[in-house]
Amino acid sequence: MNDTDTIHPPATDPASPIITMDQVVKRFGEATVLDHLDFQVAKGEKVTIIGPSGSGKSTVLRILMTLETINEGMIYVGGQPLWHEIQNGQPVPAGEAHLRAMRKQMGMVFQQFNLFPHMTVLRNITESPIHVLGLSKDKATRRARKYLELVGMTEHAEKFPSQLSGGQQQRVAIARALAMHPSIMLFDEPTSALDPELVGEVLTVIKRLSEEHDLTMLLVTHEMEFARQFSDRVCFFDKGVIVEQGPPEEIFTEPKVERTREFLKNVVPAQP
Ligand SMILES: Nc1ncnc2c1ncn2[C@@H]1O[C@H](COP(=O)(O)OP(=O)(O)OP(=O)(O)O)[C@@H](O)[C@H]1O
Repeated sequence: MNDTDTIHPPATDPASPIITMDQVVKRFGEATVLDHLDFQVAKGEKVTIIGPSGSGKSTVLRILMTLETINEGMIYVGGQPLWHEIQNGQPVPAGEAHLRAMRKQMGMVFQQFNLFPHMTVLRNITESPIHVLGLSKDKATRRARKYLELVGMTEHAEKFPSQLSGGQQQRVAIARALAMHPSIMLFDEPTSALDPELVGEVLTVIKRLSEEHDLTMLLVTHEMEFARQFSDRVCFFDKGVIVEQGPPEEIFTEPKVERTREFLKNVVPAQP
């Protein structure tokens, strides 16, 4: 059933999912990119999304970040409808103020870092905490330095993005997202634009975050070995639905569905 007419917000007890996608449909023109997708993520869970090119992986993250709209279905983040507001008990399309408030719960790291080129590293990180969260310059700077330390970039605070390697820029982008204190971090192929020798430093930071912080993390990646180490759950997407999901040891060693096996055969090197 498509649930746009009635609404059943999930209970807000801690055990309920922090993200619920309920029968979500996303179309670009004639193409159906998400096809009645059901997807839930528990608070604190580390979930990796894998799948062939064009299967809708990035679209899921972009919809959660409110960068793309949905055509049908309901999404709840932290128990609140993401794309809808409730009026007279009915869901209606959300206004900009609601979307802005919901967006604050999430931080996103993109393939192409997306740092502001004309700002120093420090200003890249303090900008939103000052202008969106209303922090004082001092407080935002202290917060920025804390996250720069976490990503190992303290000594680069006064540099501009063009003076940094891709791996360093991506670590700054992670610090920038964290400085907004999101409860959910979305990583969209964070290493795929990097030279191979720079991938490790970014994955190390993401791994450390996953181990030391109580964040809910969603990662789209083609780095299967990393997915194996990082994830509580791996979801294999194909043609806009989850074909198979489970703990990494299950998905990578004994996938049950033929399409998952075919995909993994082509992307995971055979074990010696
Ligand atoms: N803004 C857009 N306008 C039109 N089509 C789009 C748009 N964004 C994505 N698509 C199409 O939607 C489909 C899913 O895209 P998406 O980026 O989610 O795939 P993906 O699984 O992340 O792929 P990849 O691994 O190649 O990044 C693709 O066919 C893509 O061409």
